[in-house]
Amino acid sequence: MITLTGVTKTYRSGDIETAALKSIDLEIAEGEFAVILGPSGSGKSTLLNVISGLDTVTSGKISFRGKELTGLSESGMTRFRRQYLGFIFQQYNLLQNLTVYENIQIGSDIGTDPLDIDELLLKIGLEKTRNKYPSQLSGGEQQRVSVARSLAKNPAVIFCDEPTGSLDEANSKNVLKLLQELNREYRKTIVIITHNTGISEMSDKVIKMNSGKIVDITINPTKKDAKDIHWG
Ligand SMILES: Nc1ncnc2c1ncn2[C@@H]1O[C@H](COP(=O)(O)OP(=O)(O)OP(=O)(O)O)[C@@H](O)[C@H]1O
Repeated sequence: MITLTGVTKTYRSGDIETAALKSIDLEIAEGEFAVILGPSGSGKSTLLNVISGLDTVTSGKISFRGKELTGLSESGMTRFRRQYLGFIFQQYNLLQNLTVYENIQIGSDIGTDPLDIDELLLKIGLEKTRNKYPSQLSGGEQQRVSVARSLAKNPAVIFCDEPTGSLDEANSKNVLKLLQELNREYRKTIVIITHNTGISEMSDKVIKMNSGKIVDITINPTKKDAKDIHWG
């Protein structure tokens, strides 16, 4: 579904060059649950940024469902992102003066084939909070709302950058369970960037990065349910 061939990214500021990605080859399959692990500075966020067109590559090619993305104009890339990609970050980024329902509605408004918001509220188990404001919810609940918001426009792929970074184990597992259900029931492709090795146990593919390179890719023969993963 997503194919990277010889992708490099070098940041330049003045005389200083940082090779953040060094000739990356990678395939993410349709419907796959993939996790990208690696120490701080290994290039995980840069990889996510170039795949999603938030940043450009220095060289190499990225294609999505056979169509080359590298080379698209900025507006072409924005259209691609809007149509196919959802994002979840460590910060929930909810709008504080909008209700839960309205926050999710922002996501569905930008989609061409959005999902039903009431159905999504049921799915995330927060139907009773539809008229509450983010400050009236726990961190875990807010993150589930941000998952629903990113899903509302019905994207093919959901990218998550440390989605459980601000949460305790119980709340993290609730968010991960939700992502697992979206993967299983809606066939969404999920790519999670994390430091948390426990998340590998529920993934199809575990991609390890170090110093701008992919150093290991493991395919899991069996996957655990989110609630059963080891929490270090
Ligand atoms: N905008 C930028 N300008 C210059 N260098 C950058 C920029 N963004 C990232 N880098 C450098 O590129 C390398 C990879 O950074 P990146 O943020 O992708 O790592 P990461 O694995 O996501 O780290 P973390 O887990 O801490 O978020 C690092 O050496 C970083 O300092």
